Amino acid sequence: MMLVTGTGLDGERAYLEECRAALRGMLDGARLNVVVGEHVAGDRYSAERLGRHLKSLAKQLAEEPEGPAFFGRLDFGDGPDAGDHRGQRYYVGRRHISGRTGEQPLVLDWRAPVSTVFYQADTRDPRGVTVRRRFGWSGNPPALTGFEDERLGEGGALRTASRILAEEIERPRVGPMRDIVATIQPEQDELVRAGIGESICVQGAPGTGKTAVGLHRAAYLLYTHRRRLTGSGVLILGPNRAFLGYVSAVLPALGEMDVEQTTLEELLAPELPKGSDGEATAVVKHDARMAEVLCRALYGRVVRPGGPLAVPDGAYRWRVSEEELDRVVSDTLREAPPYGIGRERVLSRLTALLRVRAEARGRTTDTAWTRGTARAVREFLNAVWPVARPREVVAELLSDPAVLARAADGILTSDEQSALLWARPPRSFRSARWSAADAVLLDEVAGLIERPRGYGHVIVDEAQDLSPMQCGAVARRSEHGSLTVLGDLAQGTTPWAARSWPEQLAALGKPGAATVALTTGFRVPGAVVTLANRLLDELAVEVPRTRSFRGDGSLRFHPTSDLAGTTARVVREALAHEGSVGLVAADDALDELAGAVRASGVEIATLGEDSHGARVTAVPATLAKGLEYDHVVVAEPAAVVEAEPKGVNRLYVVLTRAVSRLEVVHTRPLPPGIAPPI
Ligand SMILES: Nc1ncnc2c1ncn2[C@@H]1O[C@H](COP(=O)(O)OP(=O)(O)OP(=O)(O)O)[C@@H](O)[C@H]1O
Repeated sequence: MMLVTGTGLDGERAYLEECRAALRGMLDGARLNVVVGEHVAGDRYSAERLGRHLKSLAKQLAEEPEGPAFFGRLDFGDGPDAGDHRGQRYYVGRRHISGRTGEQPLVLDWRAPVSTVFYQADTRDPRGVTVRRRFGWSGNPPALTGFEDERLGEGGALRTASRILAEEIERPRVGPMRDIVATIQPEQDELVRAGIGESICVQGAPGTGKTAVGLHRAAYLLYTHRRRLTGSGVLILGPNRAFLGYVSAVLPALGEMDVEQTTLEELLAPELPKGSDGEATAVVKHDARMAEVLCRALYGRVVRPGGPLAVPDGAYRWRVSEEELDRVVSDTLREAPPYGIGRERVLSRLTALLRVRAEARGRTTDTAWTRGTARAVREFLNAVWPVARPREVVAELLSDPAVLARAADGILTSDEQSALLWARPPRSFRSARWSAADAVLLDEVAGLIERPRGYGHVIVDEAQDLSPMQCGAVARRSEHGSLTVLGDLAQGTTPWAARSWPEQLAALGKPGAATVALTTGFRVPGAVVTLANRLLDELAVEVPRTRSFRGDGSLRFHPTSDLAGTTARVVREALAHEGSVGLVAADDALDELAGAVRASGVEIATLGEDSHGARVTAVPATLAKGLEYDHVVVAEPAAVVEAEPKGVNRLYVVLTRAVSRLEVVHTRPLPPGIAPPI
C-alpha cells in the first residue's frame, strides 16, 4: 500500500479534508438509504426499525463532518512483528470512514481489532508500530491544532509523558460526561475488549474510570457482536437518575442508541405506588434468606389433592385416582420448574393421562373432548396448583402473621418477622403501597413464577451497594448472558453493602468471574487522593490504594464560625476558575446553604436531569455518587458522617468528586482521617 503523504500539520489537514468529503459522501448515501429503506422493508415493523436506524445514522453523520474525524495514527514498520500490517498507516477515530471503492478505510473505528494497538503499544512492546501519533484538537467547532509523535520503535517517549494525553485528562468538566476513546489506557482497554462470554468485575477507587470502562465496553461489544446483541440487548444499571443523567450521553455520542440505561428500581417497578420502609424492615427484606421465605410462600400454595379427579363425558366419567394425582403433583414439584411452568406441566400430564385412558376405551379424543377435559383439569389445578400473582403472594406474606410464620419458620427470627409485617395491612393487594425493597421481593416471586427477559450483556455500576436480593434480580436477567460488575468496596453506603467481591459475584450468579483492580485515578488530583487514602484507613475495607495520574489540582480547608457565609464566599470565588462547581453537604443542611449562595448573588441549580448546563449545582451528599465537578465545596464534613450509619463511607464518596479543586468548609472539628497533617 502507498503511504498517505503529508506527515506535517498541513498534510494532516489535507487528509482531514479528504475524510470530511468522504463523510459527506457517507451522509448522502445514508439519506438515500432512508428514502429507499422506506420502500424496501417487508413489513411495517421492519420498515420502522430500518427507518429509525437509517435516520439516526444520517443524523449522526450530519453532525459529524465538522467534528474531529480522527484522534490517532499508527505507522507500522517493515519488521516481522508488524505482521499483516507491515508498512501500513492507519488513522483511528470515533467512527469508521470508508475510502473509495476498493481502497482501505480512511479512518478505522476505535473498536476495530487493529485499533487496540493504538492503546496497547509502548516502547517495551511496540507491536510493530514505529510511530504513534496523537492529534490535538481545540475550539468549537473543533480544529486540528497539532500532533505529538511517540517513536515506539526507537525506545522514545513513554506514554505518560504525552502532553496531549495529560491535557485531555485534565480538561475542565463542562456539561455531561464525555467519551474517552482518544485516551483509553492499556489496562482499561483490556477490560473494554474482554470477550462477550466473559463476566468481569472491576474494583476501582474513585475516578479510576470504572464507569467510563463500562460504557466503552458496551459500545465495544455492540460493535463486535452487533447481530447477537441487537436481539438480546445490553442493559446498563446505575445508582440513581442524577448519575444516569450525567453519563447517558456517552453512548449516543459513540453512535450507540440502543442501550437501555436505567436504575434497578425503575427496571423492577416502573409504575408501582410508592411506599417506604424503616431501615430495620428494609434490612430484612434485602436479606438473602428472603429468597427462601418467598419460595416457601409461593410453593406453599400448592396443596395435596383432596380426592380423585372425575371428568364427565356423556354417560361416562374419566377418572384419575387421588394417588395418581398426588404422584403427578409431587413429581412435578420435585423437578422444580418455575411455578407457572409447573402448573402447565401438571395440566398437560393429567390431560395426557386422561387421553390414554379414553383412547384405550375407544373414545375419539376430538376437540369437544379436549375442551371438556381441559376445563375440568383446570378447575382441579386452580384448587391444587393455583395461579399465583406476585403482588398477591407478597401482600399476603406481609399482612398475615400466620402465613409469614409458616414461610419463615426456622429462617427468620420472630423480631425479623415482626419487622416485615405491615402495621396497617391494605384491604387488598391491589391497594398496597410498595416500597423499593418490596419491588425486589415482587421481582423475586415473579422470577419464581416465570423467568424474566434476559439480556445478552448487563453492566452494573456501583455494584457494591446491591443487596443479595437485588443481586438476585440482576442474576435473573443475565443468566444466559455475561456481566460487567463495576464498583468500589470503600464506597459502599447501603446497610447491606458488599464486603467482598467473591461473595457479591456469587450472589450475582457469576461466582467464577475475575476481579481486576484499577488503581490510577483520572479524576481526583494528587492532594485529594492523599486525603482520601488517609480516610480509607478508617473504613476497614480491603481495597488497593490509588495514585493520581494528575499533577495539578488543590485542596484547601476553611475553618470558620459562619458556615453559610463562608460557604457562599468560597463558592463565589470558585467561579473565577473555568469549569463546574458542586456544593455538597449533608442532605438536610443543603437547602439553607444553597439559599445563602443564592442570596450572595450566585445562581445555583438543584441537582436534576437539567442541571448539567449549570455552573453551580447543589448536591445532596446521598446523591453525589458517580458525579464529578471541577471544583467541589464540601460544607461541614462532620454532619455528612453523622447523617447515616455508613457516614464515613459517604464522606469518602463526597471528597472524591473533585476534578481540580476541593475546598472543605467547617465549623466543627474535622472527622478522624481528614484533619490536615500538622
Ligand atoms: N483514560 C482516560 N482518559 C481520560 N479521561 C478518563 C480516562 N479514564 C477515566 N477518565 C475520566 O476520569 C473521570 C472519572 O472516571 P469514572 O467516572 O469512569 O470513574 P469511576 O471509577 O467510575 O469513579 P467513581 O467510583 O467515583 O464513580 C471521568 O471524567 C472520566 O471521563
